[in-house]
Amino acid sequence: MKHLRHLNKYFYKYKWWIIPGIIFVVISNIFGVIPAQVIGYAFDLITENIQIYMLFNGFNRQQIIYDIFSNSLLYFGLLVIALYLLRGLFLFFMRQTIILMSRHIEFDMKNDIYNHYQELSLGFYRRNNTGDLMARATEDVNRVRMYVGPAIMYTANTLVLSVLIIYSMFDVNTRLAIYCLAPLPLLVIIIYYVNTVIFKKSGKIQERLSELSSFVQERFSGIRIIKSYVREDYTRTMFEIQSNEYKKDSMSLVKVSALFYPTMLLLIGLSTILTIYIGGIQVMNGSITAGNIAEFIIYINQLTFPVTMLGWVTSLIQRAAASQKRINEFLEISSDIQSTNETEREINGNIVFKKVNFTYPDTGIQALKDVSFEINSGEFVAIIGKTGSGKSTLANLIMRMYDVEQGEIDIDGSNIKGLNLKNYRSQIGFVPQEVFLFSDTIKNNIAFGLDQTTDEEVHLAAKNASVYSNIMDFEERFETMLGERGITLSGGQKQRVSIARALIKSPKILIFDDCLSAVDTKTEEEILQNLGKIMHGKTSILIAHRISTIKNADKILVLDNGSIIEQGTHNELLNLNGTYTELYNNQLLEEESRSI
Ligand SMILES: Nc1ncnc2c1ncn2[C@@H]1O[C@H](COP(=O)(O)OP(=O)(O)OP(=O)(O)O)[C@@H](O)[C@H]1O
Repeated sequence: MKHLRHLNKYFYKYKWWIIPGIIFVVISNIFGVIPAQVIGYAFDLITENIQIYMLFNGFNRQQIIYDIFSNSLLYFGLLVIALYLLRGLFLFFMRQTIILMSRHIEFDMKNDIYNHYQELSLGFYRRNNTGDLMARATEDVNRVRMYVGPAIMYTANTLVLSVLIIYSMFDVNTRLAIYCLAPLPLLVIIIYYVNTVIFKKSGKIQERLSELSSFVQERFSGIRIIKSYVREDYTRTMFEIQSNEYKKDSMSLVKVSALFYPTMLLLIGLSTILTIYIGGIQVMNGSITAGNIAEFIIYINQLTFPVTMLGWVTSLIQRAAASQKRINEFLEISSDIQSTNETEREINGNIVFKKVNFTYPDTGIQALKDVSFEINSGEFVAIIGKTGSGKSTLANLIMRMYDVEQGEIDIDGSNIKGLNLKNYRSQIGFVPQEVFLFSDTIKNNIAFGLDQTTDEEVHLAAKNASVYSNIMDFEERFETMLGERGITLSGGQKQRVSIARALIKSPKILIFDDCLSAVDTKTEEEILQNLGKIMHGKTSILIAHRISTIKNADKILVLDNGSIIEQGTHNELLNLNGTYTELYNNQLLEEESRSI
């Protein structure tokens, strides 16, 4: 329950919704209890008037008595209708305040969680899977909403109604009230017990359902593999097994729920029988009237609903507490990367690594060892090395996706940790190794990094990334939708759209992480030429595997197993006759053998 304390700030924010809401609960219940008294009164009136009517049998006055009697009955009928209408009106106000407040809180919570997620570092996203992140921001928030809305509303309703009814019952007759209420504690215990069972079973069903949907989602994403390996039958059997588990759990829940209502009706029936029996005796004794019995029967029936709700509300609160605990776990995590400086400034693009060591915290893999180098502003620097040698890690550290473990990275002479991170990153253009495009138009994908762009800027970026003519070949050109709802670009086209997205920013530092691998050599040359023009005077870092791509670089860093083993220009490195030369010769040999 302590986890739900986190919600107090929202209750405070929406206090002018919840306070009137509770007042409406009280008023609506008052209008709900009064009709029972009116009906009881009307009942007594009927019995008395029938007797009087009989007394005047054969007299002219009998008709007058009949008229008075029927008019007063009509009056009571109208009064009951008016009272119920008023109750309805206040119930409407109650829902309009409390349930509406819960929707506002849900909205605020989703925004808070989303904003917090965005602040967290890449390390956090490595440790937690996307499904879990999504579940906490949607399903868990929804469960908490059920607490801040319906659970609170029904708890208030149950409390107020029970107090009013029990008070009214004792006010009429203590003995009858005790007999009438006697089966209720048993009812509460049974409902509580059954609800706990239902709660556990539905939790299990929920888990099964999410397993089933992850299974289906994954299999349909990988449908190409399933078809090419002809594993359709096997996959169907797997699906059937999981589906069957879900069915079994659902059926066991149905059994429990099926028992629930008959038991409840049995106990309510018992209360009614006791009321009529004990009440009948009391009427004969003359201590109560027949109208009181009618009043009591209405009270019992009115209590049924709130008592049933009691169990449901308890399980809602339990669920909400569990969900809020999960939400809090993530909200309490603060980003490993902190940026306290608010000053914005333009960078020149001078990058210095001083004895940088870096180990990925989640895997413990040491990706960089004692790395030192300097990139002057405006330089075109290439990084080459075997797979897993630490090239992408280096790019990640330049963007401060992670903080170094030992050593220091300086940008324009000051430690990267002291920079305003958002302002710094906004001046970097990054093209990742694994291209990611949003399910949106090509235009919006290219313009992604900027708040405002013109069509000319988008077209120019596409031209510089050598993807313009491809885009113009599509029927809807730059308005072409990508992703699940649109067309699928080829690997090379995707890479170039991703390059255009970085170029449109006119970044001060441009980082290409092996993003020319799916482009043919001619297009690659074209892109590099454009890059030379755009990035003139700005820093460019190019991670590549092909020496042909990088031989014109001002500086080449050769990485091996997390360390820089050679650095210099193409010619300087060839003169060293080391790893770079070996790589160069191998690639020359490969090209020659391909051309034969
Ligand atoms: N996010 C990560 N979390 C944990 N370990 C990682 C992560 N990214 C990379 N590694 C590990 O760090 C090492 C260096 O990886 P990195 O991606 O920097 O290599 P790379 O030179 O870019 O390789 P490639 O050329 O194949 O892209 C590898 O051993 C890799 O397994």
